[in-house]
Parts: sequence; C-alpha cells; structure tokens
Amino acid sequence: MLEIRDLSKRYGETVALDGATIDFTPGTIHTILGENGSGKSTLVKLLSGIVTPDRGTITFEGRKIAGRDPADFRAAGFATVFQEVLIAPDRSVTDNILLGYDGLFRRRVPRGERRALAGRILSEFASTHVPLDEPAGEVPLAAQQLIVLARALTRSPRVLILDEVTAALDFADREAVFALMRRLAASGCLILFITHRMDEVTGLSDRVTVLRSGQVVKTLEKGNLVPDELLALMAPETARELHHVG
Ligand SMILES: Nc1ncnc2c1ncn2[C@@H]1O[C@H](COP(=O)(O)OP(=O)(O)OP(=O)(O)O)[C@@H](O)[C@H]1O
Repeated sequence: MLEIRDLSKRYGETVALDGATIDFTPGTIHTILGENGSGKSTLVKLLSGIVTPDRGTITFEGRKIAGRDPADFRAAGFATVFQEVLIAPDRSVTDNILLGYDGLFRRRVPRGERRALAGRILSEFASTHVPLDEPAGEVPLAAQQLIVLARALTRSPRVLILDEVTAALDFADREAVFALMRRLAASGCLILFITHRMDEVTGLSDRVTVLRSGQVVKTLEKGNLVPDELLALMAPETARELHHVG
C-alpha cells in the first residue's frame, strides 16, 4: 500500500538516506530502528513532504507522491508527529489539538464543542490529565507530547508516523500510547514507529526495518525479532564490544 523505492537524500557531502527501498502494509506497526544519524528523521521528513528526495519514489495506493508538498501527504491521509514538539505556546491546549482541524473540514467547530472534542481525543489514550484551557506552552513537556499526538489523531490518519514520540513520556503514558497504536493498527491504519530504543521494539512491532548510515540493512518480521540480532544489525561495533565484555 505504501512503497518507497530507491529513496535518497543528501545534505551537501552527507548522505542522509541512500537508496532506501521498503514495503509497508496497512494494519501493521512498522518500526524503523537505527542509531542517531542513521537517517530515520530524514525518512520521516521525506514521508511528510517537508523534504524533497534527490532520487527515488514514494507510492501510496498506486499513486506517486514523492517530491510534492506536505499538503499532498496530508490529503492522502498521512499524519506525522515529529521529534521536535511543535506547539503554539500562547494558545490553549484545546486550540493546539484542533490546530488545522477547522481548515481540514472547511468549517469551524463551534466554541463549546471544541473543548469537548479535544478532551475526547485526549481521553482515548492519555493517562496523564492535560488541562484543556491552559496555554500549551505552560504545560509539562510530556503533556505537550500528548497534545501533538492528539492533533495527529484529529485527522483520522491512514498512515500515522511517530518519530521518537515516547521520549518524554512516563511509563503509564507510554503504555497507553502503545495500546493506542495497537488499536489503530487493528483498524487498518499503518503505523510507522521511529525509535532507537530496543526495549520498545520487540513486543510492539509487526515488522522492523533497520537503518544504518542511511541504508536499509534488513527488514525483519514479528517472530524473528531477537534483541541481540537487531543490535548487531543496527550497531555492529557496539554489539561486538558487548560480546567481548560478556
Ligand atoms: N539539515 C541537515 N543538514 C545537514 N546534515 C543533515 C541535516 N539533516 C540531517 N543531516 C545529517 O544526515 C544524517 C542523517 O540524519 P537523520 O537526522 O536523518 O538521522 P536520525 O537517525 O534521525 O538521527 P537522530 O536520531 O539523531 O534524529 C546525519 O549525519 C545528519 O547529521
């Protein structure tokens, strides 16, 4: 349903992504695992239309969308939660969750309904209480992370891209977000889960693609996800050192 072929991007001398070819299937949690600098965020930016590839294609349901702009990806049903938490700090939590929502449906949601709608979306997954009327810039980072995730959900995405979204969350919220991911995948959504944390990978993923130095090393299926092997694919030198120590 989503296919990338030979996708490549360089920044000056740095090859950030080098000929990546991956098939993604609807209704799965597909993890992209790689160390810092392996090209994960570049892939996310290419799949959101904020960076244009130098080479290669992105095809969604038979239609090429590479090289266009973010609006094309949004219209196709893509929603991305970026590593950097993007909020309008002076506007309320409710406004931040519904940012872009009014435009999306070409109508304004009446004031009274906005708060209820934002609260309902948050309650689908957040275990932490997030004050809806506070300026978003004044709530803790973990709550801001939940706000941007809720904003992505307002779009009822068909492809949800989550770039290191659990970093600021406590255990309960992380588990709640994982449960949400499983529910969305069960309803047919494709979840792209970007992480460098091995402990988040094995129990959650249907499929894992390992990136190293901008290249796809391997894609593994659920049932074949052994942490030592994933580490050896992701960071061979670290894996060798650990082996010697052990
Ligand atoms: N705007 C940019 N200008 C120059 N180099 C860049 C730019 N963005 C990324 N790079 C480089 O491209 C390579 C891949 O970076 P990328 O951010 O995609 O990796 P990553 O796996 O997401 O890492 P991280 O986990 O640190 O975000 C790195 O060497 C990085 O320094």
